[in-house]
Amino acid sequence: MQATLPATTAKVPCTIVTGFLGAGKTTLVRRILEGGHGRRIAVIVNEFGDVGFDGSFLSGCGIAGCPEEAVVELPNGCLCCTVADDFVPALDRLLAIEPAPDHIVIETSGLALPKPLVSAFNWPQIRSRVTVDGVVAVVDGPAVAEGRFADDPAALAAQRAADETLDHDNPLEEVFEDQILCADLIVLNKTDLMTSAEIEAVSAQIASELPRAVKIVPAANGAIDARVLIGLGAAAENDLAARPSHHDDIGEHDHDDFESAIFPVADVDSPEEIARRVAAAGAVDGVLRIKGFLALPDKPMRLVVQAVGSRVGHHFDRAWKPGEERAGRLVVIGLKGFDRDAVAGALAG
Ligand SMILES: Nc1nc2c(ncn2[C@@H]2O[C@H](COP(=O)(O)OP(=O)(O)OP(=O)(O)O)[C@@H](O)[C@H]2O)c(=O)[nH]1
Repeated sequence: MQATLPATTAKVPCTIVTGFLGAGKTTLVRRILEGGHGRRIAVIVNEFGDVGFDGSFLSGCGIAGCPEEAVVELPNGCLCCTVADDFVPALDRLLAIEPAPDHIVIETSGLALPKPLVSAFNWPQIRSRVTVDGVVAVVDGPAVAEGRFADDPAALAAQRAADETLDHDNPLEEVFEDQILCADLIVLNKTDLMTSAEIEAVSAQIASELPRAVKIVPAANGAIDARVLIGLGAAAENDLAARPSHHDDIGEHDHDDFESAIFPVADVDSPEEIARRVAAAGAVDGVLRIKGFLALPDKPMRLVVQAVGSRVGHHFDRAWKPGEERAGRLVVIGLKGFDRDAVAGALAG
């Protein structure tokens, strides 16, 4: 028989799932919803861009025990910047569900800095009712193995010291580092695409950057027993000093380094054809992430398309609902100023 988690405390515990664009956060949240832990879970999804992709992918997911109202989507914003307007009302809605959720999972945008959100748990309207059970950072293992977001910090420091006139700050790298520095548990995801030597090397590299002992758990498709992820009991909001951030001195932050745009896509003949076009769009300079839903002529099913860089995945997820607009739309997230014409051209074939 499966052991269930211990009974809840008075404050509802919240797990913050952070991780760079496309690392596998939504996949991991779906795993948590699939259960095996004996808890009623509610979810808040925050997205960069407003296509509503992740919320749509989670709500009505067909998982038993996951009612549609238990997933609240907060598109087009940063949770910690919109605490009063968005986050508090979202918590109100979820905490009012009968029976009340035992646990709330918050999936942050892949460009979000987690620490300001953890700090928001000290707001009086929030602090009395919820606590941060733990910050789980999902890492795209193959991306890090390719050296995309984790330069050697010692080498970087030496470089900066050697030439102060150079601006070595790479916002992408800072976002990635802020996410792992805030974590109570790190999921090294997509290990199915890595050799065991790469898994070992990336784990060692991340461990060397962490300010404190944090477990790094390898996973493929977020397949980790939910009882490992929830119930960490970190009360992270009381522990902010242990979570250094590149943005500690600034007090506030913005998202000017990134932007998103929605591209309508006409019906395509085959998933293979759209995968080819999306891969070309993903290869455009500065493009980080592409995702959305597409329609195929004569097909009742909706095609989910996802790309992380130029690695593209697609599958049919469900039938288009009666009355639902059968329109293909892809959200593209990239560095500010990415070439929208080049992306539109690639998507048009
Ligand atoms: N091969 C492989 N693919 C994965 C794994 N985990 C997720 N993916 C795929 O990677 C893509 C991104 O996964 P998501 O779960 O949407 O990632 P995310 O972090 O929620 O993405 P954003 O919300 O855009 O930041 C999808 O196509 C997933 O199917 C994994 O462990 N292995």
